[in-house]
Amino acid sequence: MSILETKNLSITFGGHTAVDNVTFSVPDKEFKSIIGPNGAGKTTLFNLLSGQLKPSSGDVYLKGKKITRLSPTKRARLGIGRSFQMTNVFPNLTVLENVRLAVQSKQGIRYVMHRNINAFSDVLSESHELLKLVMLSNKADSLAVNLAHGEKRKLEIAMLLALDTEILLLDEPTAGMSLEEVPQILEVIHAIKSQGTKTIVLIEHKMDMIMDLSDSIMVLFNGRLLADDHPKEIMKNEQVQSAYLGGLYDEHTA
Ligand SMILES: Nc1ncnc2c1ncn2[C@@H]1O[C@H](COP(=O)(O)OP(=O)(O)OP(=O)(O)O)[C@@H](O)[C@H]1O
Repeated sequence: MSILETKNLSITFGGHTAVDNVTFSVPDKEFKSIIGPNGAGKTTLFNLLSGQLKPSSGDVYLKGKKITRLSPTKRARLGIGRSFQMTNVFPNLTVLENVRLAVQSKQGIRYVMHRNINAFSDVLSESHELLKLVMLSNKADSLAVNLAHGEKRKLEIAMLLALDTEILLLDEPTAGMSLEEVPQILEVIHAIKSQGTKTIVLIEHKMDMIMDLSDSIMVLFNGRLLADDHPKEIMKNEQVQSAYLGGLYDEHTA
């Protein structure tokens, strides 16, 4: 069964079609990656899935139900979680406090009627578990503002996981990281995948990085869906090769 789907999804900004008639579906619990050169429309497509943008035409479906016009908050409640950017993180609170707020916000949404005296310690232990999962326990008491770049991305992932949504949209989780930081984040993503409880859609520039992780890879080019297939097929795809190897791929951001 597909959990997330789009049909003929398009958005135009002042004459430029950033996402052009994209139809795809993500089966439940699948790991799908989206690749494509700069400006291909990857982030715009994410914004359409999460509700930050509304399409010019076409629709988005969650478990077969049309959600095209729903707000990001409503979509999060229904199960679509988008990776936090540092703009959503309180810089002068500690790492642990930030994660705790995210855990509490989920509980506020879902369990407001079931408060009990153990709620606080539950929240705290869940927050510690999440920090352990993203390998950030040693920074629990650091202010978020003082984290290194890679550590900030781990905090964002912990906060996304705290919301416990069925679908995780991860926008270039390794962007701007040092070579030493990338394997750690990959390990975190592997760990989340191997729990087998989430559907994951991930945007990535570095094709080699996501070959092993992905059940399928979608290639966007000039807003259009160029291919959507198993990683091995994508590697063999001539159109993809020429898009990537024909000088159109912006190496310096890879
Ligand atoms: N709000 C906006 N207003 C006008 N143009 C926009 C807007 N958002 C995106 N675009 C344009 O849409 C196109 C797709 O941008 P988008 O950021 O989705 O690409 P991307 O594949 O995520 O690129 P990158 O890998 O560089 O992040 C670009 O040409 C961009 O300039």
